[in-house]
Amino acid sequence: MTDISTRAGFVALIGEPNAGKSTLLNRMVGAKISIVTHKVQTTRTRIRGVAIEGPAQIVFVDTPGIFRPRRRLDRSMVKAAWGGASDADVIVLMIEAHRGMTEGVSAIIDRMRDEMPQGQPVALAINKIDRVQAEVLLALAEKLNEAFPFAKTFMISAEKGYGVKDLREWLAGQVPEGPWFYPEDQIADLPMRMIAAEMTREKLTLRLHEELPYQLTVETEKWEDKTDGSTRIDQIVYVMRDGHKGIVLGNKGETIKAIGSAARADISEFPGRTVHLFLQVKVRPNWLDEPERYSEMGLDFKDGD
Ligand SMILES: Nc1nc2c(ncn2[C@@H]2O[C@H](COP(=O)(O)OP(=O)(O)OP(=O)(O)O)[C@@H](O)[C@H]2O)c(=O)[nH]1
Repeated sequence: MTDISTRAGFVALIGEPNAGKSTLLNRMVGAKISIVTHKVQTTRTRIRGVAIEGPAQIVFVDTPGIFRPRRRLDRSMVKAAWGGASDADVIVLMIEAHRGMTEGVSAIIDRMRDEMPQGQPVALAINKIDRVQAEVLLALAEKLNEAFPFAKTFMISAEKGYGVKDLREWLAGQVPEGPWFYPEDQIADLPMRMIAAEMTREKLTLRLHEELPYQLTVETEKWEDKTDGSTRIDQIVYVMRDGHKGIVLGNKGETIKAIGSAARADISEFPGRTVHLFLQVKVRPNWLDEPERYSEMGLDFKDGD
């Protein structure tokens, strides 16, 4: 028994598209769990990874890039992003050093001031400091801190790893005392499952973004390393409506087949084994609005948890 009490909580990373959220997450959790992409607006609110720092378990909620809504669809994504942020115990606003206080950043700050009455601590993470001079950085930090009462400011480079440890340690101290959400052995194989789900989702998005933008989610149900050196992976593609199912399947199942083989090719690079990927499409309405925070994490809570 140890008398150090454990801590656990949710941290929402918010920021404009391309701020570097995925890159930071990859560093924080020590494994490549979400696909860093140059394409914008590919992420949605969900659990991206779990970091352990001393007695603390930090569960990162990644959010879609928060940006000014242009189309109706974008608005629902923004809503989802704020949903994730307001549920979190701690918020980290990530901005790009070389872009500074953009219109988008000001808009996020305005909304944080107006719409987040819970009073969670908000940290400012100025990212990509490798791209600017120190004086520029200090002036920017000052300006942002005048605009919003940040609990703390971090100057980081997610890509190079500068300042990331400090941020993680600070977060560990901010999350509330309490039992861990995930047993340690479940975290170990989490990244691979998540990478695999993310890869399939990416293929789906690439292929179907016009018909079904942001309306699907992928979970890895089963991951079985077989003794013959191959790996069987079962994933479920969740869609929101019955009608969407047909779109994902395609005529005679050819769409899902094409997506499956593209995803399989990417996924097999990771374990370095032959991968057999099985995709199933299911309808799960309203996953965007599900009230329970745990249900859409793509993580399994075993019976009794
Ligand atoms: N120079 C520099 N580039 C960085 C740094 N961190 C991230 N990047 C780059 O910025 C780009 C965007 O990074 P992502 O991590 O995909 O950004 P994101 O915020 O997750 O983007 P969305 O998923 O679109 O919201 C990538 O090309 C990264 O390599 C950094 O510290 N320095």
